[in-house]
Amino acid sequence: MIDLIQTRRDLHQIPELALNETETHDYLLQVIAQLPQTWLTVRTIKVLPTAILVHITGSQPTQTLGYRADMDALPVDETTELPFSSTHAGISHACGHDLHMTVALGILAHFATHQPKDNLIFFFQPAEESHSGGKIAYDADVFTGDWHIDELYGLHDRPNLPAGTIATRIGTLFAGTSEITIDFTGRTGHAAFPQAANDMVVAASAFVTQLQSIVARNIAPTASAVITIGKFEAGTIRNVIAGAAHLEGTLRGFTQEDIAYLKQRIQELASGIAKSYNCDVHVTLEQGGYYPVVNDAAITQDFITYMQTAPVDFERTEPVMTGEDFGYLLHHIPGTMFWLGVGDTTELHTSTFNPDEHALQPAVNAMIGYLTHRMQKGSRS
Ligand SMILES: CC(=O)N[C@@H](CCC[C@H](N)C(=O)O)C(=O)O
Repeated sequence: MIDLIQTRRDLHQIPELALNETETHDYLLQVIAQLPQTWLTVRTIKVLPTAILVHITGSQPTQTLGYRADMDALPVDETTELPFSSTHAGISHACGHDLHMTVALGILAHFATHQPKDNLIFFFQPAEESHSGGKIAYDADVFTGDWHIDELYGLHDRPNLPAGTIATRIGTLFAGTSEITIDFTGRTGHAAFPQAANDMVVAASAFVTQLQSIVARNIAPTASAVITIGKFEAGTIRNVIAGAAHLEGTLRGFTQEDIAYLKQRIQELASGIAKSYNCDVHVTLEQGGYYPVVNDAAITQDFITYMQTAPVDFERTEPVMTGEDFGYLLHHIPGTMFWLGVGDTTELHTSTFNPDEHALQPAVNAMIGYLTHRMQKGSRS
């Protein structure tokens, strides 16, 4: 058994950005090394050096169940003032992946001491917030041969859902996303002589404002989409007109068709802005992006039925516009993603995000119970 709260706090103190999760990787390996190794095989992979895979060999295996936990943090400067706050300046676990890893370790620790009937694979996955670590691993054929997974599970923590409550739905849970970057090039000049310059603060601001009309006027009101520009950089000083602007954002929709249409309209608006403001506008659209998270109908129905009778609080939920590269994995491997309530705190991705640790033990217990039930039930039923 591991001390869930201490483990979560240790991980919370060492947040690292996507693909740089080296300290986290070493910490996880050290915790895993302290578990009984009888049925365990630990594997690292070249394509994703900070990832860790753990295989637990079942006693009478007829299938392999997978559990994934993401490892990366965000460039958000934590302001919780918790005694175990981030020790890495400007980076924090503002999305709660420290909890995700801790729950995975809790489940892993149980099955390392109680041999499961079927095989289990734990995937500690780097790069969920960007760079799609799940896709990198899947496309590199990591889940083949002995590492093939028949069904896959994973959670995301959710503020404003009571701590320890589990929530999910059949079908689409999270949106598909795509990152966008837009660079504007005009002409710098003196603040007093705008006629001799070409101000990219004005052009980029007009573009950001017009972007919102895409969601309002090009996507059906009965569907949903989001375009958010989270980063807007321009200029150097108050009295110099900015000759360039750089925007970074993300777009979201529930279907690949809506996402493709958002991309097309963004390109069209950018061409319009380039003409009206007589500047150069370069749009970079992420190819592929994150797939919507779509929960398998049969597996998720069984998950819901189990959770409704298990000693855990369960709620059905509606889809939301968060993204998750678990969507790519679920596109290839059937399974279920679910929310874990972490109580009354500020939203995900905020500097004051402070999830309730009372969520940890119920999540571990629920998943140990569910995976055991799934093994008794047999494959694909
Ligand atoms: C759960 C969560 O917050 N996930 C992130 C995933 C980011 C997806 C991608 N890099 C993008 O921003 O388009 C989210 O922001 O929803």
